[in-house]
Amino acid sequence: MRLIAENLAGERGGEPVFSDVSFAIGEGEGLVVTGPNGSGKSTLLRIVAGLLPASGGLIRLDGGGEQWPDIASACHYLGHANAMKTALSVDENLHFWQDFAGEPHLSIDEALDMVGLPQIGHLPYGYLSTGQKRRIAIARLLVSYRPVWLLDEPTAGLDKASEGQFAALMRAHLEDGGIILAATHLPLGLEGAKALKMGEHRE
Ligand SMILES: Nc1ncnc2c1ncn2[C@@H]1O[C@H](COP(=O)(O)OP(=O)(O)OP(=O)(O)O)[C@@H](O)[C@H]1O
Repeated sequence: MRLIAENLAGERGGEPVFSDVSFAIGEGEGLVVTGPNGSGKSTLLRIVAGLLPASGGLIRLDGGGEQWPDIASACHYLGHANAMKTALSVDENLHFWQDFAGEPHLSIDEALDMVGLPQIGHLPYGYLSTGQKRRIAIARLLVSYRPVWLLDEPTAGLDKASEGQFAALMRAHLEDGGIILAATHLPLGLEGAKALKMGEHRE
């Protein structure tokens, strides 16, 4: 399976943000996207996830077969927002996402263990700290199996220990044959990942 971009271009509000972005990411590979504020990292990830149309070029998943016919069905998208309901418990939120995404992988309890937050499943999500909320959003990646992880500043708000824990989860996903496309301002601990530098801030 390969995630392939060919001369991809993106725009926001009718203004071009980036153009001529090409890459190919195979199983077990990561691509780390860096660049200044406004250079289009989030726009790129949203286009790859299918949340925004590309203004030029192509993005596709090759070799996903019947199980993963397109990027939308094959990906987990972790954006800046955590996509959780504050009034629902942590368990309820993760059950919702597991039902929604299908392909159950880890149990809710196992996923909470993996992000270092056992025994908080009963709490309303809204009670959690910023870093704990991010860790629950990361647990969402584990409760359903999706081979492609699209991660937008995944470690924002995490402490050092949680950063290390998440780096280990990403490495395990790659060792499992997964694909990771991540935008970041912080080192992610993905040694050996390919790099893509987005351009300068648009005027
Ligand atoms: N909804 C929108 N309408 C118009 N312009 C937008 C919209 N969203 C983003 N932009 C513009 O698109 C450009 C790219 O934004 P984007 O969020 O992709 O950058 P980024 O590289 O992810 O930045 P950061 O490092 O700050 O997260 C910016 O100039 C931004 O102002």
